[in-house]
Amino acid sequence: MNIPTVDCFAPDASDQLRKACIEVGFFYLKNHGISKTLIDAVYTEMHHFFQQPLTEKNKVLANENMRGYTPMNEETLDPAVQTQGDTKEGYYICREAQSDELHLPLHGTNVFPDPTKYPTFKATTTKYFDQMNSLGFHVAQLFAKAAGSPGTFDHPGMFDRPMAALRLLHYNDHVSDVDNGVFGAGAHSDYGLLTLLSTDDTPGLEIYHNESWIQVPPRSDCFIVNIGDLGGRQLFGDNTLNFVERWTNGLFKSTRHRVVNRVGRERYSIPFFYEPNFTCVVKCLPSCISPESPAKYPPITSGEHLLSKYRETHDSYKA
Ligand SMILES: O=C(O)CCC(=O)C(=O)O
Ligand SMILES: [Fe+2]
Repeated sequence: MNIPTVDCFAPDASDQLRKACIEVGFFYLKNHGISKTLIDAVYTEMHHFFQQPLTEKNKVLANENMRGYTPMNEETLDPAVQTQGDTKEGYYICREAQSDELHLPLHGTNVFPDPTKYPTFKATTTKYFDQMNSLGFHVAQLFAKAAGSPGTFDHPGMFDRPMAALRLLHYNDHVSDVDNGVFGAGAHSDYGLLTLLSTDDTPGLEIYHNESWIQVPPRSDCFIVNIGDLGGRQLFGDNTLNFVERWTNGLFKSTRHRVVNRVGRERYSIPFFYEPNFTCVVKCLPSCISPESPAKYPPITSGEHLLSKYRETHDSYKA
């Protein structure tokens, strides 16, 4: 099975995206316009930061707004199956909240490592975040068009204050043990609308497609994009608790995926999670409802949904 490729700014990009999201729920995004120089600079910052001793990294531990450092094994993406936390550590950088948003959960200011030790960390990651935020909106617009509702996401209250999170991830060299519940990242579907992922050249990502796990080879010229629960339909056997289908009434797939370390090498990756405003009510797009296919799920606010997911999977997130 080949993972489809979507050409980001091609005239028929939304048709390509529609096909990919109906059939696979994952695609490579090419010609996305983010320079390799900038992406490489983010990896350089990550290498530098994660190499530091734990005492240094713990100085910027993730706060209640999920910004900052999350230690090795802190997250367990598939609690029902895993016998230990994911063999990865991370660093969250999110959109800076405006003053009238500070009362909302998950809204706050970012934390950055000591600028005397990491002089370019903030500028580099912020620049990358800003460019990914614009790209995220473009892909969200393609998504709306692909679902038959062009322009819907342009309305005020939808994506003008997006829940957007950049996550720097470092997997250690611990070889996974699938049969005994040890994973780089346990199987999960993403929580929000879409994820734009950059990875280094170490393989590890696998997606659940047609009842088997398929490897997604790294491609340095592309982001790997997938649709989350808010955008699609979660497809995995009996895991009905997590079955959330919202905007497309089940048309698009929210595909389960995991990271399995089969090569015993460290791995770095950078997912960018792009979700609607915290207060945005996510309900089925009119174009995805018909008398024969009425809306299957009640509306939910984007924020409520995200909070419930963080509580399930992060030791440090109990708010
Ligand atoms: O590191 C990867 O390749 C995937 C990470 C992932 O799925 C996630 O953070 O949601
Ligand atoms: Fe994921």
